[in-house]
Amino acid sequence: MTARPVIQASQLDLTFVTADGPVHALQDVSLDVPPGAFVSFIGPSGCGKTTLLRCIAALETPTGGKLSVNGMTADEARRARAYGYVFQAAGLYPWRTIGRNVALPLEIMGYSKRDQAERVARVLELVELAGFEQKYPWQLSGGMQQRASIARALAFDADILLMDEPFGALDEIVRDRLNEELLRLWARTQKTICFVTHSIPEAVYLSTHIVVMSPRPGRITDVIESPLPAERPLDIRDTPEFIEIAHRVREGLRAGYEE
Ligand SMILES: Nc1ncnc2c1ncn2[C@@H]1O[C@H](COP(=O)(O)OP(=O)(O)OP(=O)(O)O)[C@@H](O)[C@H]1O
Repeated sequence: MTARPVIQASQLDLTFVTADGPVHALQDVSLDVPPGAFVSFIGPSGCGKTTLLRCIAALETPTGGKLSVNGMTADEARRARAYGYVFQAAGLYPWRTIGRNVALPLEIMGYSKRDQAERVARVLELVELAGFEQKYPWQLSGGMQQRASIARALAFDADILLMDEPFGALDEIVRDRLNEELLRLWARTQKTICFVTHSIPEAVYLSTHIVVMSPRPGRITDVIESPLPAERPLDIRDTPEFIEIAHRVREGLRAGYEE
């Protein structure tokens, strides 16, 4: 028996109403995300990746179709704190220490000081930032700031992590290291991760499932289940299996353009 999908989208459609007329951002998007999957969304700029993630997070409301998150509506899931969200920019408050930034959602949710301290210590350890609790964001590198923002999304221990191009602004070496760390974190926590990226190697390296999207209106052109093993050293990127999946992603992206 296959486990019940954590996220289930069926024929989602979303049209934004703007002053310049309607913008058809998503069309007929159907997808099942199984528990514990690492799903990447890849596609050209403006194809609706962020919009789809924002629908899952109940930050946008689809104009058609059905969406369930943890068996609830997206809105119920948001209120039940079913997910943590990591944005493109780290978005840390400069006047708060790293520890206080990570504690912020816990503070808002009314956790006791003791619970806050325990959780902050645990998630900072998970993202390899133990010892940086008292530092301010400006004292950390860009990669470390992004790790702190991942820690903040992990603070209340949601089963789902939604990540919108979290490493897009980082240089390649730092990005490689964070990719490795994210895989380790995913293996340790067994969370379900939805990850938006522009990078084919990043999508192939990280994912159990790669969702290829077409230009506007955003549709799913291919869902590739990765045959790569869970244990992935960075040099797996040089193997024929990896190159073959990357090739299929590229073909899917190209097909989307040519339709
Ligand atoms: N609030 C909004 N109002 C009107 N149009 C919007 C809104 N949000 C997004 N769009 C439009 O919807 C389309 C999809 O945008 P979205 O940000 O989801 O794309 P994306 O694939 O994430 O792009 P990128 O890779 O550049 O971040 C774009 O044409 C965008 O201009």
